[in-house]
Amino acid sequence: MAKALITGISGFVGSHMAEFLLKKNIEVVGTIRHRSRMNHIEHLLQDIRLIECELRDPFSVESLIGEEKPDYIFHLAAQSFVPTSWNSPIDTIHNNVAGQVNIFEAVRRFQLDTRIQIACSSEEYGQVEPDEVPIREDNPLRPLSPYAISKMAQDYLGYQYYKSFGLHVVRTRTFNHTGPRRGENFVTSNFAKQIADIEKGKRAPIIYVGNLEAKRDFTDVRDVVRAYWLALQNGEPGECYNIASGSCCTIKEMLELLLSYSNVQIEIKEDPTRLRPSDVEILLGDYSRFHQTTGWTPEIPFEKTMLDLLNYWRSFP
Ligand SMILES: Nc1nc2c(ncn2[C@@H]2O[C@H](COP(=O)(O)OP(=O)(O)O[C@H]3O[C@H](CO)[C@@H](O)[C@H](O)[C@@H]3O)[C@@H](O)[C@H]2O)c(=O)[nH]1
Repeated sequence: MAKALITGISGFVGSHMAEFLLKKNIEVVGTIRHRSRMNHIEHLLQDIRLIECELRDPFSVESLIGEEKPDYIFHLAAQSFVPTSWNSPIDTIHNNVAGQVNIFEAVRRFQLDTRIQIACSSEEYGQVEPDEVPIREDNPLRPLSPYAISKMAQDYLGYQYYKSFGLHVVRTRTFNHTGPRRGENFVTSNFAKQIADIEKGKRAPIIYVGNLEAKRDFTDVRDVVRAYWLALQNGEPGECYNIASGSCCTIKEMLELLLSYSNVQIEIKEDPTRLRPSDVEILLGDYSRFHQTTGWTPEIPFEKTMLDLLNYWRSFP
């Protein structure tokens, strides 16, 4: 039985990745930190093994990798919320970069042929010119946040460890993704939760928003974890791949879709604290390289993803 290690297994993508791998009969081991919340993986606890590991600590990571010797690593643990990276840039950079270097160093030290997927991001493209969409992998990277810088560093470290040491690293540059269990800070979940709370009478019928003009390319998380699996089956080591839907909408259009699922009358109000020092205007991905290599295409329509997300928040008391 093949063994997969998922870093950040208790997170949004990690929990969906675990579900996907279990269905494929893969043994699943995951890292958590002592203060990780377990609500996303409670239903899986019989079937997975959890190991407490601080990824920033090279010694913990070395003993984890040395003991487990996984066939696959899905490296999903990260500080993934863009605004947090402005409040505390060094924490984001340290967390995201050091954690990954420690994994690479441990795999190298034990001379494992582990296949490693690393979660890079479309945020790396940053400032995109109108004639550059849909964005291909060879587009210049013009990062607009410390988070984007941390992901560029992860991305290029993946390239470098492949070139220098032959590590089997596949770099997935994932565009926005959402679905049930998405953290409530992120825009899709934040709006869906506000609407669900209004429906329950828990708050006044006003939805607070930030920049509604930004355009984003959303893929369902369940399509994304299937892409990560295929990346390690058929992806070229050292290569980077866009994971995207190939279409985008404004945040306003996404909000209108959510509101169309609700019967309550809701006022929209801008909350200035939700605006960012610089916001990426448009992310629209060309995923043809990944499609040609793996045959992957997204399957779940955006309308279903957003309805599932709203129903997820409606399911809480
Ligand atoms: N979070 C949030 N964003 C808002 C809001 N109102 C408008 N927005 C806008 O909605 C867009 C999406 O914001 P997020 O959901 O926070 O995601 P992101 O910054 O695009 O980053 C996500 O996608 C990246 C891939 O492109 C991921 O790498 C990253 O981890 C994250 O999932 C941004 O343009 C943001 O300004 C709000 O109330 N809250």
